[in-house]
Amino acid sequence: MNSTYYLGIYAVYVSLGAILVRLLTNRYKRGLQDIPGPGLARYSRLWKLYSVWKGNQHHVEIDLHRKYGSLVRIGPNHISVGDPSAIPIIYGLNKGFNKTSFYPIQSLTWRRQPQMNLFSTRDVSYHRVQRRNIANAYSLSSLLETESAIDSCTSIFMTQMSKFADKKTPVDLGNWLQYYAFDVVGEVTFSKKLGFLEEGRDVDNIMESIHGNLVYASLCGQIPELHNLLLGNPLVLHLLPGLESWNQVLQFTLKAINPDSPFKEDGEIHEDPESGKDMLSRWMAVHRNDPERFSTRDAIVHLSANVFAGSDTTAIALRAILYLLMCNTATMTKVVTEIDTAVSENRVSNPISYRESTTQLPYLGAVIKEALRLHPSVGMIMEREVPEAGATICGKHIPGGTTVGMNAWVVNRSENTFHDPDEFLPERWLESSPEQLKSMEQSILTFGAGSRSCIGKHISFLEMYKVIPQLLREFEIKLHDEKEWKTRNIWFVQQREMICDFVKRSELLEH
Ligand code: HEM
Repeated sequence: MNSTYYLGIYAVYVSLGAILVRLLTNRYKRGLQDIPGPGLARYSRLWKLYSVWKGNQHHVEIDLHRKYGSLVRIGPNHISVGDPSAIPIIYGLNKGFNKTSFYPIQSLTWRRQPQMNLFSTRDVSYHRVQRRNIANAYSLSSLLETESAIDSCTSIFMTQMSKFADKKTPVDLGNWLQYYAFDVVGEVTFSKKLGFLEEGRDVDNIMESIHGNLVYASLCGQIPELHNLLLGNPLVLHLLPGLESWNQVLQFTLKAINPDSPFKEDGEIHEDPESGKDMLSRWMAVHRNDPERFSTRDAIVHLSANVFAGSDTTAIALRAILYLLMCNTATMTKVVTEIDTAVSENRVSNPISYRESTTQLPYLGAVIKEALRLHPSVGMIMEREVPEAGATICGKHIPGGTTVGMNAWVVNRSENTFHDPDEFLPERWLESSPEQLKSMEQSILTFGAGSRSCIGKHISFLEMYKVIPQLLREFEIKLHDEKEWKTRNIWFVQQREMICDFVKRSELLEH
């Protein structure tokens, strides 16, 4: 036996020893050791990585909280919090709980540098300034100025669905709802239809690219340090440029801004878009006012965030509303009757306006709220880092540096707040007492909470309140062969195979 052999054996023992020490340090981490959870999760992040990989993390976390209570240890340094009363502690303004390194990996690169957007940045002051710069464009009053453009998307959508009804062929409604969401984002962002509804397809395969981004984010986000070895590594991207799917979002955005070459050498946009109501025009106006405070790079980054964050999330919500209605025929009948009555009493126009829908169709409003409660688009904990001094959450002191977070799927189904939490009961939003209602409203995490809550939610509400009544007014929609959809949690809980049969209601009335 030579000395190399003994050295090898020694190295193996030392490595095994180091791993063992690491596992035990994880297991008995001070302040977290007595928080219950799955046994393996205390030792290594691999438990969570595997659990996320299975694509069902939202239901896993619901079950864990029902078994263990408000606090569940889902990783050596990760605590999932299930009690809605903790929302203001973790997500409240100026509480010092910053986003974790799960987020920055969801950034595009420009000129080989990662570019943080509103969603991905961990820099609190950059976030504050940028949010202030762009928030006005997302306000309901600004968005309502684009309502006729949204109507034009709805009109193409109805025409396309009529074709399926005429041919009596089943349609993958889930895909079409995403085409709709994409074209609406195109209208409010760039005053452009992106061609999804006209062509009935995934333009430039951008939906597929975003899907790839989400799979990457959900898995790599469990061990974010790996990002520097994977898509965060310029060498990997140089060798395998096809992997750079975040940049397909950037390319898609640049093409939407200007199909030719949008940029000059210095990064300025060639021609200022005509002053309009879309976000591109509004933000270029902000840039002109103060180029130092808001660069064209900033504008591009935020426009790209719309492309990334705006279509999938809304499509998931639209699918949830329609699917839950199709599975609950009594509720469907009630909502269709409400729409028909409003139409026959001339209380709504054609196409229906947002104001009419939100004021004249209260039952529809309850249906939307309930669907968003039961099937929130985001399906993992929204991670935050506990500030250095630590914090008391659900009566327990959690040390600084711990990753905590809440999953909307868990919180929205809290048994203390919602009776029959797994049931689709829109009536709860109409029949509860004012106190119950207030408590329910405060326990919904579908759009996040606090300073990092969803800035784009009014875009989605405009779509929901306009396209759903329009569809139900014109068509009877049923699940083809009563087949269930398939869902997969890849950070967003996407649904697939929502195949439906469409019949024109005007034809049903004739028979
Ligand atoms: C039903 C539709 C939507 C849902 C359920 C949704 C959900 C969310 C949630 C939960 C967050 C917070 C994430 C976190 O804290 O980790 C968020 C943030 C964000 N959302 Fe949405 N979203 C929707 C639609 C949109 C749309 C249409 C846009 C833009 C076109 C958008 C843009 C953003 C941005 C930019 C942020 C980051 C805000 C910040 O950190 O200041 N979202 N969204």
